[in-house]
Amino acid sequence: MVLDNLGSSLRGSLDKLSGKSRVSEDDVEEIVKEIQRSLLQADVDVSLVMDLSSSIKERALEEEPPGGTTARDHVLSIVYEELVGLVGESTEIPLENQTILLAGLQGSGKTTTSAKMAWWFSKKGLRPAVIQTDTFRPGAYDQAKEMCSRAEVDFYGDPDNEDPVDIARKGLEETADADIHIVDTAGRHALEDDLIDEIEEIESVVDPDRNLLVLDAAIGQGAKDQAQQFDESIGIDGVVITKLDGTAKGGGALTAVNETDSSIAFLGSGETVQDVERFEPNGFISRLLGMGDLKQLTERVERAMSETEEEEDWDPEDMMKGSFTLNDMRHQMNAMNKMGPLEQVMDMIPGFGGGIMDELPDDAMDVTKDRMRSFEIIMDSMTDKELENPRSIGASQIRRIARGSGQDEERIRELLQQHKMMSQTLKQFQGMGQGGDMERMMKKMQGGGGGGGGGGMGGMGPFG
Ligand SMILES: Nc1nc2c(ncn2[C@@H]2O[C@H](COP(=O)(O)OP(=O)(O)OP(=O)(O)O)[C@@H](O)[C@H]2O)c(=O)[nH]1
Repeated sequence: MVLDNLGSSLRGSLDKLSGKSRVSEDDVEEIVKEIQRSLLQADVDVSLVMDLSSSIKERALEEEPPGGTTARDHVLSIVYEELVGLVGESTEIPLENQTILLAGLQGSGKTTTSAKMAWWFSKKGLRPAVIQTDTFRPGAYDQAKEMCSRAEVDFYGDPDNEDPVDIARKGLEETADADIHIVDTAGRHALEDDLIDEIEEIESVVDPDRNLLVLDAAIGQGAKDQAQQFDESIGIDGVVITKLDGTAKGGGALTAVNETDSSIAFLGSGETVQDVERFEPNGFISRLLGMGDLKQLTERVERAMSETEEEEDWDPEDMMKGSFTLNDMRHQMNAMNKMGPLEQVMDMIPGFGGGIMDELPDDAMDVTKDRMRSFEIIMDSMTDKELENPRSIGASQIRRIARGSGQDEERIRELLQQHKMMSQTLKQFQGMGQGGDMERMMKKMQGGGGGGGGGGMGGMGPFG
């Protein structure tokens, strides 16, 4: 994740302000140094860093903290606002008919991004189609086709046609039924005239509503030249930053945004079609600073829940009304698995973001995943009656289940204990009205506070 270290190092210096009602110049100096160090390490352009530091310094010393605000929260909110300003607004992408052209160098992640974006649009209820015009890289056609089939979206490409412009033209005709057309183009190792010529020709045939530049997060300041040249040739409306899972950088992309006077549209953070999210400046910076991102989390939870409902014929509303069975717990675990890698999900939970994750031992997530896997194996060895009524499980049943599942008896008791905790937590939510109101549930988990909450989640998920 970009600026991964920023959250934890900043929290360290902000914590020193605890209990103070005013900040001194030295305090601000220290905080600004931390921010500068993190931003420069993440390849953010020096002049951007300097501008940001001076406004933080000025505001922290000159602005009066609103009544009742501690010095720590005051400075934190200034840093937050300034960082949100630094990353800028999200590129406007209306949910309506449109054509999007992807540009970028070889390996930046265009093909992967085209399928990811198509998947994202399809989850918004639109019908996207990917048109693959990359005739330069031999594997591009198969890769795009396979990813689109995994994303369950329309695809057009022609491995026997060597003319990308002709493919683009035919692709638009063949996929005329789609609402969204995403046109993937070829890359080159470096910016070359023939790449620019090709993309200009495609752009004139396709007449896109938006041109997005796809950039590898690790690119650094090389992004500047690329962004300039693509902008001069076709005009860049937004940037997609990919491979955020593999680097602590990403600052180069901010330079590109600055250079083209554009904004960030999407973020890619993995190799599967679901590893994509719309860029939301507030949520992004909240997550960075370890304050969670409720909006993304709510979206993911709702999507995973509705997929689980559909596939498993399960209605979470029943769970909110009646008793919480082991079957419900299993459905909930399946829904959690659908939410994506646990690390990413945890990052979005207020109080679990950045810093706390850094402090967990490296294998903490593996332990949690192993635990969830063993819970599933254990549940497979239970009878329907036991799954519906866990209270009927006594010592002799535990012995039988342990033998059947090849798991320790202790693990089974752990599972029952976890179920009991989740069931108690749920009872609290049942008093809050109808189920499905995720936002309210999340707020409750947040504990109503700004950043530190997080306490309630321990009971809700099989985190241990
Ligand atoms: N870890 C990770 N890998 C990614 C991400 N996006 C793309 N990749 C990988 O990066 C490599 C290059 O991605 P492609 O989508 O093929 O890149 P491209 O820009 O289409 O490349 P050309 O067609 O050659 O121009 C592939 O191995 C992808 O799996 C991401 O967000 N995270």
